Amino acid sequence: MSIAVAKGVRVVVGATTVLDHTDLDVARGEIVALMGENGIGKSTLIRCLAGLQRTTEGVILVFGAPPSGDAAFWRDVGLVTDDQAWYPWLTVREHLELIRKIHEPADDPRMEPDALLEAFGLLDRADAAPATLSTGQRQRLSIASVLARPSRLLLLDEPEHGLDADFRERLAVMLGNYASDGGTLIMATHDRELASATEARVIALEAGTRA
Ligand SMILES: Nc1ncnc2c1ncn2[C@@H]1O[C@H](COP(=O)(O)OP(=O)(O)OP(=O)(O)O)[C@@H](O)[C@H]1O
Repeated sequence: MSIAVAKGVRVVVGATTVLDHTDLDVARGEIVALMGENGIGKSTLIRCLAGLQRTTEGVILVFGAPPSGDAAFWRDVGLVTDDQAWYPWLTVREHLELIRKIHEPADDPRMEPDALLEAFGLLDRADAAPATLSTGQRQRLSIASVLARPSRLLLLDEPEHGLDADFRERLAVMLGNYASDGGTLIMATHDRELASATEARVIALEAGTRA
């Protein structure tokens, strides 16, 4: 079954045609890397799949229906972009505990806050406020936060943003595990090594993409 489909998608923003005749069909358990030059429309396609960007023409289907944007949709979908919002009064650990609390019992011990802090190299920043983290540490927390709850589809916009080479290798393993556990992952990325380490199906976006 297709988890995410784009058919004949055209997005016009102002005077710019951002996407044109873009097609995509992603099956359950796939990892897809959307690649291509700056401004080609990778983030826009991710936003379309998340229901955050309206298409001018064409159809987007996620789990067989247009992305609804309601809570039930977001229960199944994890989105990571570079504009994550954090509660200023909660620490790094408390963010993960809050997510865990809502979704307990944990389906998987890897979702527990301590396991995530360890896996994401954030143990020594566990009591810090997210705003005081470095760019890469905040990116780690963003990704840890989507992996702290069950989901069926991850939409990641440049997950490598700010991450050092060692951690990108660890991330590739975690994303691979997500997919081998039955999750589906679509990421916009410039990182060829991440795409190759996750054995992603690479879709090179260009004007009029069919994949
Ligand atoms: N809100 C907006 N208003 C005007 N133009 C926009 C808007 N959002 C995106 N665009 C334009 O759409 C095009 C595609 O942008 P997008 O961010 O999707 O590209 P990208 O492939 O993700 O680029 P990058 O690799 O730089 O992240 C760009 O030309 C951008 O200027």
